[in-house]
Amino acid sequence: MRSGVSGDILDTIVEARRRRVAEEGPAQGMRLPARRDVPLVPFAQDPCLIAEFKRRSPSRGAIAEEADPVEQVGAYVSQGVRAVSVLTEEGYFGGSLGDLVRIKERFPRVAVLRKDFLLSEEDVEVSWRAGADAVLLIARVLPEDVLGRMLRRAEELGLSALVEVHTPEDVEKVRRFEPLLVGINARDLATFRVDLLHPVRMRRLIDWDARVVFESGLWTRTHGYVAGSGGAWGVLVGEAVMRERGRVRAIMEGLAAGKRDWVRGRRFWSGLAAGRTLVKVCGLAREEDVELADRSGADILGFILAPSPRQVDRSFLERMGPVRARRVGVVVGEQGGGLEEAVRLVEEGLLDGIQCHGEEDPEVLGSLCVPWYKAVRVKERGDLEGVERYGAVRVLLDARVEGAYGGTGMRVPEGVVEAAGERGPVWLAGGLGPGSVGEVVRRFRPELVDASSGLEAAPGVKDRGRLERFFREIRDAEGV
Ligand SMILES: O=C(O)c1ccccc1N[C@@H]1O[C@H](COP(=O)(O)O)[C@@H](O)[C@H]1O
Repeated sequence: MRSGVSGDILDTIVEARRRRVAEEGPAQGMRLPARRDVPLVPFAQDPCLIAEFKRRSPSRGAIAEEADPVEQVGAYVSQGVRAVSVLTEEGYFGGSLGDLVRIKERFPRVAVLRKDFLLSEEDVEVSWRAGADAVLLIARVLPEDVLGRMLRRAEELGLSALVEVHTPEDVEKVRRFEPLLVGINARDLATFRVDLLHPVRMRRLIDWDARVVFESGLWTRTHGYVAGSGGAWGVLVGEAVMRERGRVRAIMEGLAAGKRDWVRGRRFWSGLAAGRTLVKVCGLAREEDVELADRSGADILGFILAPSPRQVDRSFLERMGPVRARRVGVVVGEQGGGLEEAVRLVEEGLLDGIQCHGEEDPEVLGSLCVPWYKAVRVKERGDLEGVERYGAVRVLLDARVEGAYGGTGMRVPEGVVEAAGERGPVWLAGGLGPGSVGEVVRRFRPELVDASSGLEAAPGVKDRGRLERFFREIRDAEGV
């Protein structure tokens, strides 16, 4: 996790804005009325999908350079959107305060957030005069005292403030103000990499009564679900809805389904600890092995629902006693009831999530409101191409062996693990066990390791000694 380092795009943008304000004043050349003449609308009401208007961004380049703000927001509103975010920064996002003024004039009852790199109380006042109902205050770019004054000024004017954080240091900075609205950005502005689990993990640090909005990188119904079940009150969606307006509804539905699961305590992603190697023990087919793996400290227990010497069915899951770890069903295509049956098992509470190990349709996966991740079989670096099309929160690497789907005991080539590590956190399966896992943890620092056949005395039968050595090696390697 980046720790407040300077020198990334955020610093560059802020510097540019500082210069601009110095030259043109906080209204940046716009002639605004001294007082606003549009009503103040409460921001971030339920259903809280904040749809953004932006023409381009430093991370994504041109998105919709010619888009008309009124027409675009009209499309959002017709799908039930009650709050919009308007990028008013000019140089890097192609926005203007004029866009905000036009949107607010045409849609006075829609709550409008001014998204910009605001730096002072004057910026807050200008936003209010332009018709904004809320302002974005980015914790990282504001010294604590300035942030405090801007929050106070916003409150005096009746504006909402969405205080954006990305790091634990940001949270520490804003904690004493206990802002009611907190945005957590999934995008690391140093690398532009988006990790949807980042806000889920950061959410736990917000220990005051706040409405938390997950920002960046949401495209699908599943992503809405991940946010909602990870403790988001709302989501802020930009590129996805600028490019495909019709996505609004799906993301909103996912968010609502996720929020229901959050309330019910079904929090697959949020409980997965960061900072130590997560462990999945897979191919569990005997009740005593389930108990052993759970007691040994596995984070995820895997159950093969597809044809395999380790295959189990619904009745096995029904018989199983309560466990501490998450229970994941491994599916391959339609065999053993396939994805549909696995979704039912999750909905019925017999499983907590799904490992998709076959050739699933990305559209179908992206429409699911249950926890899932994608397993991909890889032999060479090229096999990683196109993995993004799944929009998976996590991708599990397994060895590609012709004619087999998994449980092969074969290792993923090191070069492929390295290449995957350059793209994001690595979940690694394939031929792991005692004797290999320690070295893998030391060398690649995967976020999760997964083993099945390497822990067996015979197919479908786990070996206590191997399991114990497996866990010991992982913990020893982490200490190094
Ligand atoms: O284990 C199986 O029989 C299996 C069948 C179909 C799909 C996946 C399967 N197992 C998965 O394969 C990986 C790696 O296993 P191994 O450690 O190499 O034996 C693991 O994720 C299992 O879930």
